[in-house]
Order: sequence, then structure tokens, then C-alpha cells
Amino acid sequence: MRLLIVGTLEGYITAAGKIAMQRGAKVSHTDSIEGALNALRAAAGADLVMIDVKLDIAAFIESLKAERITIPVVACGIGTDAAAAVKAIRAGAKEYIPLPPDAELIAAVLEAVAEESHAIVCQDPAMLATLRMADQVAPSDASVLITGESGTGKELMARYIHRKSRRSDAPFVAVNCAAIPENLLESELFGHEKGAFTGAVARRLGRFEEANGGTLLLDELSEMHPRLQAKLLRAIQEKEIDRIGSSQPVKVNVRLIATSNRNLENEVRSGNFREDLYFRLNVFSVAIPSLRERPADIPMIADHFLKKYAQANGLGEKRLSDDALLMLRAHHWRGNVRELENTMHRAVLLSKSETVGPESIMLTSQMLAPEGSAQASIPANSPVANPFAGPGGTVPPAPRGYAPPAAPGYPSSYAPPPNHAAGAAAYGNAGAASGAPAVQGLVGRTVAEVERDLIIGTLSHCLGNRTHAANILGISIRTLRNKLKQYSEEGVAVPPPGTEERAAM
Ligand SMILES: Nc1ncnc2c1ncn2[C@@H]1O[C@H](COP(=O)(O)OP(=O)(O)OP(=O)(O)O)[C@@H](O)[C@H]1O
Repeated sequence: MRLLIVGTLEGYITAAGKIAMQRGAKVSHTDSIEGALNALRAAAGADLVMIDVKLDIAAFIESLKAERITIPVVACGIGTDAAAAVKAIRAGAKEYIPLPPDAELIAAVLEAVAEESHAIVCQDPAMLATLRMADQVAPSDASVLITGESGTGKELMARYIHRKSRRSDAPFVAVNCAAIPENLLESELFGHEKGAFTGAVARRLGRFEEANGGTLLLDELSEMHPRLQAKLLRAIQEKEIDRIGSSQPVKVNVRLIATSNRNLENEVRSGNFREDLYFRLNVFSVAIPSLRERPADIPMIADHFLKKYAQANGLGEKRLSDDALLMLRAHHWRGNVRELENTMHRAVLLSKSETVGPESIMLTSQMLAPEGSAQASIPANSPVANPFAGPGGTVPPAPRGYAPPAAPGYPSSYAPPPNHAAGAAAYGNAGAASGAPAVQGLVGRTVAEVERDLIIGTLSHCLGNRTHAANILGISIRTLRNKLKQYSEEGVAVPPPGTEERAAM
């Protein structure tokens, strides 16, 4: 994690830098916006900018946009100057950090940006076997294709392979191909020369050059436009890239790791993905099992996140009750580890005591309402609208005692245990019986249809705010965007982004 501090931070640069370094960040400093832009144009780059609120943040963010540099910016200023904070946020800063710097706050911001904890928690034989395979391929320079459902830990695995490789001291650079619009992705990957397009006031090095000597992760590669696929293929074959606007190729030495949660072979067959590129990238493939296929990981990962979020929220130690664990084991985990992580985060915030019981576990299936049912429109005061609603609002729903039947091909142990309905009834106000009609209402519809309605319904409820909707749905913003793109292409009306998000675009 590389932090770039811009400005004097009212004399608190040393204090803020020290805190960040203690949390493992590499810190650099520049006095001016021009200095910051120069640093960001160079391969040294940064993952986060912390800027003095007294500087012209709006102009800085405009320049970043014009030069197609994507980086989160947080503003820092003395005390709680509300007007300055609002101005900075309006200009596009992600956060406002009051000075003098608070160690916990800075740590939280760094963690939110960098998600520094990259340990793979696992004990299931299926996942251990996958890790052994990754260990074998890591030391070589071979390209790796990591596949797996959304939220299984593909990016985490890519970082693991880099850490175990001979390139571990060189940079690990990740580019999310789905999150960056096609016209910006080319410059993000290959960089540009001064004057290459309107707004390109200086040369900027791309991610390939930034990752030189190290590893470049191309996340969600299947989303890359065919035109760019051709350029990527050339970069791999020739080991050189062309900055936009330059006729001088630049040699690069990069190990490539790509991830996809679509079946790339199918994408090749349907003509969406170049076959030659597929074979170049798929020298070695690591398939991460879904969480359903590694049930022994569920308690261990749940406990890991319970500790993590209890600590992050300044709460004491928490542990799962046996009943709560039973619920987790019986759940289908379509959102895999990410869904489990979100569930445990909610559980930490909802539970009142050291032991986290079933009443604090809100599973995604509880948010699934059949079309036309009273819940289909998601009333404003529902726990779905506000998953953290306290006693003054609504009580979080008790489990319905329903877990989707195990999908064909999955071991039967993933289906609800025989005593699940009885156990669920004891959990609270909605026993197994109330789950049954809800399920019946869904019978006859495909999972894809139900998923689409849930996503569009939740998004409408969130007034188009993608970030809120993704949080409620327990999926990544990337996955949500991919789904919405697909629905639009299929002619389904998708609610436009909320005003805040439009302003941030
Ligand atoms: N084995 C694990 N141990 C601890 N945390 C994990 C594990 N697997 C995944 N996670 C966490 O789950 C979340 C999702 O992981 P990650 O982003 O790597 O998944 P992904 O497969 O790349 O998702 P997507 O396909 O949506 O991009 C992250 O917060 C990650 O840290």
C-alpha cells in the first residue's frame, strides 16, 4: 500500500506519515498538486492520496480525471471544519480526516482502501489442494488463470501467488477490467504520451510499466473489449507495450495473472473472447472451489471475520453459538466468502452479547421475496432497507428456516439438516412454515430470473445507488455492475445511478 501525502497537513505530515508507516504503508510526500500529478504519472504511483484540505482539491481531481488517473483521494484538515469537509467531498474526495490525525481513523481508511489483510483462511481439503497447486505454479513465471464463482477469493489467490513467487519484492499491481470503462482501460494499462488526447498534459506510465519486474493482475478479464484484447495479446507476445500516442514500444517484464468468474472457454466459443489470448493466459489454471464445495472452511472463516469485525468496531471478543454455526453450515452461500464476510459483519453489529446466536445471523435467502408478495417491494422500514436497524426501527428478521435445496452435484450435507426446521422455529418469529410459501412462490421461475428481480428491486429501493445495493445484496460492486450491464443488454430497464454516484462519476 503506497500513500502519497500532498501539502503540509497543517504541520501534521510527520505524525500522519508515521501512523501510516506503522500500518505497513509506504509513504511519500510532495508539497504541491503539480508535484502529486508528476508522482502519479510516474511508475512509482500510489494507491491512496491524502491531501491538505487547503489545496485546490477540485482542480486536482479534475486533472486526475482529465489525465485518466484513477486513485482514491482523502482530504485532511484541522478539527471538524464541516464546510471544508463538505467542499472536499463535493469535489470528489472519498473521505475527510480531521487533524491531528487519529491512529485508528487513519488505519481504518488505509484498510478500507487497501484491504491489507490478505491471508487465506482455510482448512478444508478441497481448498488446501488448491493452495498446493498454487504453491507449485507460484515460483515459475507462467501466466495463471484463476477461475471461480464471484467472492470465492480469486484476487486473494492472485496476491498469494505473487507473495510466493520470485517476484515478491517487486510490485503487485491489480487492474479491474470490469470497473474501468473501455476508453480509459487502454490508458490505464498502457499509459499515454503528452498530447495523446485532450487532457493528456503530460506523459503517464500505465499499469504494465508500473508492474515491471513484478506481477500484473487482470481482474475480470472476460469483460475486456475485443479491441483491447488484441493489444493485450501483442503485449504478451512481444513483451512490449505502446503508450497511447507513442510510436516507441517499451519493453516490459511482467508476470500476468488473470481472473474470471465467467467460463472463459464458453466466452471463446461464443466469440466474445480471443482464443489465442485465452491460450496465452491459461498456461496454468487454478480453479477455486465455491464455499459450498469446502464446508469445513465455513466455521473457520466465520470465526476469522467475527474477530476481525469485533475488533474493528471496538467490541470485545465474540464467538458463534452452536445454533448459529448450524445455520451457517446449512446455508447455500451463492455469494461465497464475500457473502459470509458480510453476514459476519452484520452479525457482529447486531449481536448484543459475547455469544453470537442465530437471531443475529441475517442470511441473504431471508432477503429473497417472491414476486407479488408483500415483501417483494421491500418496504422502507424493512431490515433489507436498513440491515442494521436497531430496536427503534425494525427488528432484524429471524431466519425463515429455509435454505435453498442443495444444487445437483453438491454433497447432500449442504442441504438443511433434518432438525433445521425445528431449530429455526426456536430462533424467533418466523419459523419454517413461513418460509415454505415464500419458496412456493418462486417455484417455476429460474434462479436467474429471481436473481434479476432481486437485484433490480433492491437497486430501485436504494434509488439507484449501486454501492448501497451491492452492500445489501452481499455482492461486490463489480459483480453488480456486470449484472446490470447484462440486464441492459437484454433490454431490461435498469434504474439509473443515484445522484451521489452520478456526481462521483
Ligand atoms: N479464504 C479466505 N480467507 C479470508 N478471506 C477471504 C478468503 N477468501 C475470500 N476472502 C475475502 O472475501 C472477499 C472476496 O474475495 P475476492 O475479492 O478475492 O474474491 P473474488 O473471487 O476475486 O471476487 P469477484 O469475483 O467478485 O471479484 C475479500 O474480502 C477477501 O478478503
